[in-house]
Amino acid sequence: MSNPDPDPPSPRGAGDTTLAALGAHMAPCRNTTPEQLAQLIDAHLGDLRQEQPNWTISSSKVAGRGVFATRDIAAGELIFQERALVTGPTARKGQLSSCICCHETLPQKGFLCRHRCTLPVCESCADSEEHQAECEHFRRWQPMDADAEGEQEQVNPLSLRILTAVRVFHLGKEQRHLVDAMQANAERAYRREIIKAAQCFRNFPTTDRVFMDQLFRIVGVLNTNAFEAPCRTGGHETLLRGLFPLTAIMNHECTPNASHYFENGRLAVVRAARDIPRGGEITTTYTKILWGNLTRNIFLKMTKHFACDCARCHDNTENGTYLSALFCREQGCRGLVIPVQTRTLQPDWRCITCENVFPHAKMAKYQDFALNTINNRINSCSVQDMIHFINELCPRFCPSSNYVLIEAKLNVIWRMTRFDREEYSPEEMGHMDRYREEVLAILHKLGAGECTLKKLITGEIQ
Ligand SMILES: C[S@@+](CC[C@H](N)C(=O)[O-])C[C@H]1O[C@@H](n2cnc3c(N)ncnc32)[C@H](O)[C@@H]1O
Repeated sequence: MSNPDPDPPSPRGAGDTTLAALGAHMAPCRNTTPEQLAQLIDAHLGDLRQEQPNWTISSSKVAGRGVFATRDIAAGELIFQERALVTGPTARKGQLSSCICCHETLPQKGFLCRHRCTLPVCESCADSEEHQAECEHFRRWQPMDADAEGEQEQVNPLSLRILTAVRVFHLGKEQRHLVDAMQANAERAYRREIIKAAQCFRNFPTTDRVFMDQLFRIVGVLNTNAFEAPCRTGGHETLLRGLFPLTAIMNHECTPNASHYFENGRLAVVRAARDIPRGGEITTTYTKILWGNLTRNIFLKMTKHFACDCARCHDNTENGTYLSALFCREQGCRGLVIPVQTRTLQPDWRCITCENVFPHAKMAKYQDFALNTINNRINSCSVQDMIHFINELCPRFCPSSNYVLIEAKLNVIWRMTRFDREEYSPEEMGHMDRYREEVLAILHKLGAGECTLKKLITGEIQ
């Protein structure tokens, strides 16, 4: 393999960490069997490996490989815990102001690495071993923004996004094999992501085919498998992009039988949400559990490239929750309108009261209106104003069962219990309790069991 770095500075860490040498670790094991994958996962789990795991990895009828129960598992039981194989910044708007190593909030000025790699890193992490190898790679690629100073200094989300992939190049041999054994959806958008990142550097090794192929695959693995894991540091919360291979092997179900959550962005905890019989596939959800059928399916199609075929996706009432329902547009009728066909992204909609049918384009406009109106309020209103808006104004244009309104109620619960620690009146507390009961009733109807959302809103997990 050709060396993308003709004159690399000698690495400060252990061993040869040039990308060429690191690339040699990338074993061609893309058709890994479930057994080989299980062995790699076993090594990755380290001290978190259980003596007699209640799970195993096998071929799945749903898709590729999946995780299965080796014995009956009771609701609430721990299935496994795993540490992240690699983490990095999500590089999303609103997530750019924390250190890429310790995740502490950075100062307003002078937050880019003093070694001029252009990554946002705090004073103490700039010289850490953790940051060293990536710092050298970024500098070798010669970031365009390296000379910016003072007011000009800003985080570049495009180059920041590629950092997690760069960190994969620095993993050990077995860990690299594990990454290579994971599914990578080949999406054109991922190539665009790499091209945009490459344009942030003067010397990105774009002519090195082997390196570029590996990078494309790693970016595919990350986009197919990585989670956004919340991490709390010094009173603020950052979302990390984390690769948790075993958690990622679980296939998706819209109301899954397992729940996962993260502890400080680095540890995934997976528990049974419902009883799982021996031999049953253990599933998780890739979407928000309270999104309506259509929203979940658009999201899955766009981000994970598949159409879900689970029982919930075949039921246009969604177990009687009517999460997608909108108001009927027929004069004098205030009935609920729901999609007629399931598993299509452009269904007709029918009123369950007057039975009038509406084209998708028309109903999609009303859904977008509700979404935008409610989201604008969420982003700009106090908790008190939000409660007034939900109780008095929303019922005029949005059925109380619609997922957007449910999300607004969740937002109020969130802010009142986690973020805005001010005093609330008994009346406001009463509204929040009512919203919480409503959400719990929907989760119950969906058969969500001991899901993460239930645990979060009842304070069982923080
Ligand atoms: C994180 S991977 C899951 C593990 C994967 N089955 C494997 O063998 O590595 C996510 C990919 O699995 C597939 N997948 C997961 N759940 C699915 C489902 N319910 N229906 C169809 N495909 C699914 C899709 O291709 C999706 O992009």
